[in-house]
Amino acid sequence: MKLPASQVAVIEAASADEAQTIDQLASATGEKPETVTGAAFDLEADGLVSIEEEVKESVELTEEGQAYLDDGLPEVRLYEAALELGAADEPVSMGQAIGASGLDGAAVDIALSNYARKGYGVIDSGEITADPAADPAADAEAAALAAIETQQTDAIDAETLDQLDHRGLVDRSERTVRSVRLTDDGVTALMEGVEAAETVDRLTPELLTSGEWAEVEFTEYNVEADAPEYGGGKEHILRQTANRVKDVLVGMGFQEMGGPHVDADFWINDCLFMPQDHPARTHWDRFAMDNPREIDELPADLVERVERAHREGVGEHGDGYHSPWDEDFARALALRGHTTSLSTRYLSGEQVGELEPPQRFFSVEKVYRNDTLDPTHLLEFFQIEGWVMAEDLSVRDLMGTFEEFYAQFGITDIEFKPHYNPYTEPSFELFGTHPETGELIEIGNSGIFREEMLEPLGVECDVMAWGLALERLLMLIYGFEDIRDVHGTLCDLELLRETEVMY
Ligand SMILES: N[C@@H](Cc1ccccc1)C(=O)O
Repeated sequence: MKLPASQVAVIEAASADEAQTIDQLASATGEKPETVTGAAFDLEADGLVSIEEEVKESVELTEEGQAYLDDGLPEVRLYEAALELGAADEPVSMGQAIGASGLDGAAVDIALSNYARKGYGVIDSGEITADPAADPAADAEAAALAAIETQQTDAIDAETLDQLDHRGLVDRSERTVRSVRLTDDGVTALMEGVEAAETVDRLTPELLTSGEWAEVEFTEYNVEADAPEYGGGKEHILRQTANRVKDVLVGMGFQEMGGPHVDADFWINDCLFMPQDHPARTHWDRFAMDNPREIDELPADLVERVERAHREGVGEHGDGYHSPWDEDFARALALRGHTTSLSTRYLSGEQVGELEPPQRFFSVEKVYRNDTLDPTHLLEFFQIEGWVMAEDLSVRDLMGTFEEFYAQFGITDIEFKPHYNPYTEPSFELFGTHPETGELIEIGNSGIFREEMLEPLGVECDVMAWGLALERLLMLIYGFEDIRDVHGTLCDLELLRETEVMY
């Protein structure tokens, strides 16, 4: 029987008595594991070998797990230090015990949260005891770390392994181990004799130039063979979603706005009838620029109208803030905290000239806020800004626009909550239900721009507007629970590689 060379190598190395793993066959034949797998599948298709599959779990120490294996688990180090200080007889100060243990930073919290759980002693009002009966040498987690290093994982009980996993000390993964055994037909074929057929598994420039390609026999592709995984580059899920949002809005008749990431407070806040003493305008919330500190150019007549609206209000019964208004303050440059700065630039005529209703504009751009990092907040995020300028707009138009927009992403249960913005009346926050946790999460803010904002900008009809968070939309579409998994230095590459794009 004639077979391709790799199949001959595998059939000759395989045995009828004892199944051999792909790795064993690879070292016996000197072929690559993926070549052996391919050959084995082909032989199986011809009935010459049988393949058994077994899913094996492999466990490896993480960096933290390795560190604890080398230096001892933090709770054990704390126990030993406490014991040394006499905490077996009477409670000692926790500060002292921690100092003596040499633990610092996060390791202290880790020691404390595992100490009592594992029966090393009691921690109460700043004091610690050490149970003399506790035995660190019998610590199941410590023993398991050592066993994992030497790959003797069979003896570790499931609960201990789960605990180590929960503590982030081990990485567990599953892989399919295939074993190959000769069938009766395989044995017969071997006895009758197999020899290597000349087959070619890749087309080379030499084969092409010599013309030999026309004569040779090519090996068949085996699409079921295991192959190494290559994590090729792909467009980030957040960028994909941003582009989808742009397509949807363009489809709804909107035009895209663009403008500076660093802008004058005038465009970011003053034009929005945001009083200069508003808490969002303090240095706590904004990222101010040092160099340059101020914008050079502001349209003088607009500055005057905006200042007047702040001081005196607008219209017959209007009333201003009666708070200080200072042009220097309005000139200060900062990273924009919302893209509503683009809306003020466009509505004022500054960016593309005077606009006649009806108009629809949007942007999907980054904004920057000095928030505390948590699962739903980053220092920067993408805002889906938008506005519609027309005669006689109502809240129905606003809500209808959102329903239409979110429905394009399969989200049909958005909820509205009355809200307050200095620049809109009425105002609404938008909420959506997280598909995994069932929690209502805030997804945006919106409203109808007030007279005090529109009049100085020279807009005489109605404008409804909004700022929606792209990352929150992503959470609703894909069920992400922590935006730090999606972007930033802590992002989960595996998740990003494996998330299927939904349309
Ligand atoms: N600027 C608001 C969003 C918004 C824009 C326009 C009108 C109303 C609200 C925010 O960042 O939350």
